[in-house]
Amino acid sequence: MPSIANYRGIIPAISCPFTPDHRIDEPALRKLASWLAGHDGVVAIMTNGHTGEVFSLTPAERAEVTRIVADELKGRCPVISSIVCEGLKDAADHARAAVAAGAVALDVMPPHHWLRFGFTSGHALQYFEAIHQAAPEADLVCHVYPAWTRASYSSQLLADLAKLPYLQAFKVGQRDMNKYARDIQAIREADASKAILTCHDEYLLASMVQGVDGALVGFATFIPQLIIDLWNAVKAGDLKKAMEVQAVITPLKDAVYGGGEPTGEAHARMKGGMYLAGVIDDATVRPPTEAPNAKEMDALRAAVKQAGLLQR
Ligand SMILES: N[C@@H](CC=O)C(=O)O
Repeated sequence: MPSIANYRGIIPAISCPFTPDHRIDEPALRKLASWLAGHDGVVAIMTNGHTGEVFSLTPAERAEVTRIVADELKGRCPVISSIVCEGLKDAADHARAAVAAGAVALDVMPPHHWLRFGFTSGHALQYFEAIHQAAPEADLVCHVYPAWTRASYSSQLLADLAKLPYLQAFKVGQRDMNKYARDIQAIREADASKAILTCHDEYLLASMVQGVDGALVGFATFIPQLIIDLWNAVKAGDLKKAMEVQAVITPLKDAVYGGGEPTGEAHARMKGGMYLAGVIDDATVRPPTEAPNAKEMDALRAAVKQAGLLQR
């Protein structure tokens, strides 16, 4: 029995508001979580993603972010926490801490050393199994990295992962459309009940029309309603409407992602956009990530304004 009944829809990877002196801003995080969960079409919230600046948070802070969001949303919206670790024991500790903090599912990012040294399918299967053994009550979500990284999963490995009873969803970000299509097919053939969620923040419409079940993206912490509208249009097969919504999203996407992929600075720009849209009151990011410069803020302001979202 999955720990989350419905993965099909939009799952924002929540941003982590900080105070001006770089502490987790609990009231702001609660407010953001509540606002996101209040959108019809948001089916869960994910903490500790890249958008949540997980790379700047200590293990205790990661659990604290999850505790705050889960406590705020209890009974309203399930919380998934990302796990980004190196070894099996480390991952098991993080998994236990995330579940104790209130996460009911865990998004498993590949360990950093795989990016440097590569990995075998056996390593990956052991890694997922160790996390499952540490937190058997939690569903696992497989976070699929870009095809150009050394942590890219083969279609065969994705099919093997899809057969794991405790793995319920895939957050897929191959950024290679041939591999994306092949991987989706491989997962569907292995177990059609598993949810497939695009995480191509910068290719939302293009990746949504490939037969997926929704989106698990950081971009949805900023513009949840636009992404829900886009998804609803895609689900309804209304390409005209979908293209209209994407036309509003595209300037925002360019201002946030700079015509490229998500990066730490892109997440900082997203906080700048959220500030302009009145979603958060303080756009502080943790060093060494750098805040947007004046030119980037001007571009964000223009993009937020054309979307009709400008509040400041
Ligand atoms: N969606 C990204 C991470 C984001 O900020 C991914 O592809 O992993």
